[in-house]
Amino acid sequence: MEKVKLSAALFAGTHFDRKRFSADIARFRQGPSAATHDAASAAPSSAPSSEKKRKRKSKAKAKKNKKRRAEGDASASDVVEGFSVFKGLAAKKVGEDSEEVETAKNEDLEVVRRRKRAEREIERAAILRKRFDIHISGQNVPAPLENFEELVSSYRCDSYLVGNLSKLGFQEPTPIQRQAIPTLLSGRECFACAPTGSGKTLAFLFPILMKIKPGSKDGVKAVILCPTRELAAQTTRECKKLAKGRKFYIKLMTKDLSTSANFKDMHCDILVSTPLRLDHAVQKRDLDLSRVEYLVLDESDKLFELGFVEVIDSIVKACSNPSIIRSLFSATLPDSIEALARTIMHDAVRVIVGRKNSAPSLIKQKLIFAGTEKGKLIALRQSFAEVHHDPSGCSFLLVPCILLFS
Ligand SMILES: Nc1ncnc2c1ncn2[C@@H]1O[C@H](COP(=O)(O)OP(=O)(O)OP(=O)(O)O)[C@@H](O)[C@H]1O
Repeated sequence: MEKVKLSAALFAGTHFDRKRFSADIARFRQGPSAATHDAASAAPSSAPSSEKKRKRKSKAKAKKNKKRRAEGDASASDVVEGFSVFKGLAAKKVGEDSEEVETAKNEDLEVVRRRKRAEREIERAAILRKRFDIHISGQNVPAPLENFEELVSSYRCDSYLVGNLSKLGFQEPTPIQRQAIPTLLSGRECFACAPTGSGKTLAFLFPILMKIKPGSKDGVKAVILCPTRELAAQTTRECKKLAKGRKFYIKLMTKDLSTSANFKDMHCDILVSTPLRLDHAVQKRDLDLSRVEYLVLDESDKLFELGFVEVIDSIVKACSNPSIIRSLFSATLPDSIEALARTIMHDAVRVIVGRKNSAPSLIKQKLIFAGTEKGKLIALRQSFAEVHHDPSGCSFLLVPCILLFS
């Protein structure tokens, strides 16, 4: 009994075939002596029983073989079944292959379609540039705008901004706006050169108003540098008009502000300034420009001509945000200035409307001999009257330019 328990403990977790070993179990139940005794006493009469046992064994063996054969058959059918499964797999694979071919074909078609779309886009951009006399240089320059509505559909511009444009009477973008706005909106730095009065101010203000958040209290987000106080004041006015409807903090750097403002507590999103005033505020009043996202040098030719190179350099350094977008807007772009600017700009796009450094082609020029001093005034009046009666004279681009000689 003890042994049975022990073996039970030893084989715990394994299956012990009690049926098969029932005779042995019975013998062990009677104790070892009984077992030997049994064996000894049973010896003479064991012959017939062993014969029986042998027969039983061979019968069991035959049964086992039959079972194994049956199992063999079953596994054979498994194989067949497996084969058919395999065949199914093969069929499926053929299906998948054709599906793959189909997908590859579709992908090829998609690639072709995309390539064609890109080609059409390039062609459309080239036609627009030709039509508006826009010349560009740089890699992957965004396509020019066809109209202001595109700013909403393609650049997710807030509709209030486009609404303000139409309230200001701006129906169509000017050539510089067509190319410079998408360039800046795509995060590219740019040199923009277009004639006087061609709408450059809007070209740099619009992307700034679109991209920065109004009313942020964590520092200046855009800096616009102008060569003169008058131009700075005019740009501030334009900016406020365009931003109407949103609470942007737009500040003009006046003398007072630059010398006595507490810039740490001042809320300012867009700061318009002349170089000296801004540099003074940075150096002497701790104006922090490290969060500036847009830096515009307006009328950059004049900025550099007026000898502000070092001051501008110091301001550029103060605008230390690594993801800053810098741009230069100017009526002329002398090579020396472009070379200087290229040292601080990354992957900049150059946009030129008309011929570089030339007078605007849309401005009519006339040479009139007025005779006397009085005659100058008469000729000037006549000229304005002509513009007034000219059907295209309402365009802001058509400005009479007269050289009067007496
Ligand atoms: N898309 C437009 N449609 C009609 N008028 C416009 C448009 N964009 C700007 N203007 C107007 O054209 C005038 C000249 O624009 P702006 O002063 O921006 O020109 P500019 O190129 O900056 O000139 P400058 O070189 O003298 O600074 C402004 O009165 C402005 O309001």
